[in-house]
Amino acid sequence: MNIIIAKDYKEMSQVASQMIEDQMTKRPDAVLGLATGGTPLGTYKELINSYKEGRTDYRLLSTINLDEYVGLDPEHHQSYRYFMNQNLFQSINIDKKNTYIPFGKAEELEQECRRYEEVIDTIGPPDLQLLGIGENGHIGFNEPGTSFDSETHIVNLTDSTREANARFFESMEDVPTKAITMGIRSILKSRKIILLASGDRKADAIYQLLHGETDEDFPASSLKSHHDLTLIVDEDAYKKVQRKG
Ligand SMILES: O=P(O)(O)OC[C@H]1O[C@](O)(CO)[C@@H](O)[C@@H]1O
Repeated sequence: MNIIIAKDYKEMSQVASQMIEDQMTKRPDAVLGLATGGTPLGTYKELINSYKEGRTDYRLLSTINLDEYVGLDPEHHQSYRYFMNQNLFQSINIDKKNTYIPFGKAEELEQECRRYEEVIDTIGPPDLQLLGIGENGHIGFNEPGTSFDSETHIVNLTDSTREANARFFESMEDVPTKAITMGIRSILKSRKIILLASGDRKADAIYQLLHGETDEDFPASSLKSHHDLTLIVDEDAYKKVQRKG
């Protein structure tokens, strides 16, 4: 595992975006695994800037996102499809048909999960997968207790995850109770994984990732078995590790 400690959120975002640019330089038709949430937003801003400055070209790129809420259609402002369009895709020259996100309004959800796993196996696996981490160690929407053998599946969101995401919705009742997510095994198929963490809120999770057991109760610990994992954390997210050694 490589660990990069960035001064702050901005530097974390710049380092991550540079690694993505390096990947695209090596392989312009790369497949990127992308994440939503607040953490990668700065990285997406850096990627948009590099596109505007002519340093990146996304025409041949494909992207595969980790997850989507069940029941929200792609135009819903809190859907992850909408999030990705607003925060990245509409500002770069990517071909939208090469951007993959689970369809949260699918009538047959189990079938949608199987279709998505096939996408991962045929379009992907990602050359580089970007991940955030939940305060309870979730990755994608894989909550504590998820099997490390899981592939794309439907999850019941925990109250803590719904509460953490309620800030994006008008009220807690509007936060969906289910999501479709790539499983742990699906995520581990990626050739390279970058996990981002910023801020005090993530300090306990980063400490547990580095010093805790590998255990299904802490989904991010599954990443420790991956052969090419880089953590990019800012000083606030890393401070418990530094304090306790
Ligand atoms: O980046 P944030 O907003 O702290 O979220 C952390 C994680 O939680 C999720 O938003 C899901 O709740 C993930 O997509 C993300 O990686």
